[in-house]
Amino acid sequence: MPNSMWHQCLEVLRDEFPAQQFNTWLRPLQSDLREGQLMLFAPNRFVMDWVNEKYLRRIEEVLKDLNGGQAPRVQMKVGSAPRESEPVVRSVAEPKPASLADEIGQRVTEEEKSVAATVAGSTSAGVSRSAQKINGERRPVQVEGDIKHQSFLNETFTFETFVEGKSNQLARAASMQVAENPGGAYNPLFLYGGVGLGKTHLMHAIGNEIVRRNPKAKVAYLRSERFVADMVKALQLNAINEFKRYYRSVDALLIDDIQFFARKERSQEEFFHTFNALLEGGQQVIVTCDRFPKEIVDMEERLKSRFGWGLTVMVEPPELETRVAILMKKAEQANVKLSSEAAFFIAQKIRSNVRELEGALRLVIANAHFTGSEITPPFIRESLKDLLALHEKQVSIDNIQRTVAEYYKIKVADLLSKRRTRTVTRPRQVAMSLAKELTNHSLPEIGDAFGGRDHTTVLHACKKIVELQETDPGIREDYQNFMRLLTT
Ligand SMILES: Nc1ncnc2c1ncn2[C@@H]1O[C@H](COP(=O)(O)OP(=O)(O)OP(=O)(O)O)[C@@H](O)[C@H]1O
Repeated sequence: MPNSMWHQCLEVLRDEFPAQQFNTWLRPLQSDLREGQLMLFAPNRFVMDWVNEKYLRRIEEVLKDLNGGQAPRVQMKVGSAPRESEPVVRSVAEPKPASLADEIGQRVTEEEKSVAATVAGSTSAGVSRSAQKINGERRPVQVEGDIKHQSFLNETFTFETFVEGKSNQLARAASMQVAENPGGAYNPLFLYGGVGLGKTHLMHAIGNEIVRRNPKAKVAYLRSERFVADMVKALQLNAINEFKRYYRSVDALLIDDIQFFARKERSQEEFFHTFNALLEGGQQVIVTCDRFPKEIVDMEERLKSRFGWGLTVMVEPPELETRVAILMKKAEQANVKLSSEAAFFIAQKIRSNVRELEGALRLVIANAHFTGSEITPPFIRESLKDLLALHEKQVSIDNIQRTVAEYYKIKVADLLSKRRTRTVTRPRQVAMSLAKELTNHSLPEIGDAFGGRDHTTVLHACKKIVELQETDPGIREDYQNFMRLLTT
């Protein structure tokens, strides 16, 4: 049985199980084939027990099919597969000594220097976004020497203020477990999903809960840009050891939006060592990202594979009922009476993400406050008229599918089917890519709209079409035609 059998098996399972289940339980498994026995390695006992109970039978069936009807022996273990080809991971030792000039000059990329300059300054858009995010935050964790570790927890982001729904149930449960038992079974905890869906909220909720249970706990929260900026500054000030000491001394390290580490090689290396040190010390690491670890581009493989050692959970866009519940909760927090009819009306109109939902509610409340009006559906329509006009102008996935099918003379049903012939796959990829570019839908939503495909398939389609537009004039022309047809 060739070793790639496990990958083929994963491909089959990917189509059978919902993306969240697949990514949480099956994708992190590593395989090792020895003497006809397939050993599956799970990142922790929890995942191993769960897979054993829920998926092992199906895994064995699929492997049997793929192996010409012969059932291989499958065993499970906690750990990671031995990798002959991969260099032995350096332990938590400090990175090899280098002169300061060497460290700054050679290993810190231009990108890192520019992040450092931007975060240190205060005028860029990036900074205003972080400034917005830390609005209302308190509880600085520690200020040490020349390097100010600006680690704040937002007190309002707690489990109590987080509304649970189908879309975030697993992420919330895992976060709760981590808060109750930091450094335990789910280490690291990797939360991922689209913008404004509550990843940061959950991360702070964990931090706040850890501190509530143990007021002496040292919890450091920071956006990844801050880590980059601190590191560059530490190198410039010849204080890298202090930097290392600080980040390795915390009980829980919370790094938000890790995707910004892309191309920041020195930061990745530094984080890798910090990460290992914390994991070995039984300290908790929590990371958020806008995508699944393996899909982060320009990130070292060894770091991506570490992210999968604990538990990786997706936060999905909330469905209608959860959006309504979130609005009711936010209104209650603002001491505003919001009827369920009004909440329902807003939730039906604003579907993209929770941040936008909150923004819409804020606008409605402000208008009601200034005009002294009651919040009714007609009042909401008037208050949100510009925002709604923008949403209505947006192209729908349906529309894209119809236009693409008509253009290529195929059926919409073909686009949604499992057929993989060239005449269907290329138009399907074009349509997915257009849906990503022209609508506000998340990758999982687009995947769902194309016959329940995984979000990674959508991502692959988008990348492929970008690539083809460079190399294939036919596709470039088609794409331009679609943009014209759909947007004018
Ligand atoms: N389930 C929820 N219940 C209550 N509030 C929520 C929920 N989900 C998101 N929010 C609110 O939505 C806003 C945006 O959430 P948050 O900043 O956590 O998103 P994010 O996923 O980290 O986005 P980004 O990737 O852009 O950083 C916050 O004000 C947060 O409180």
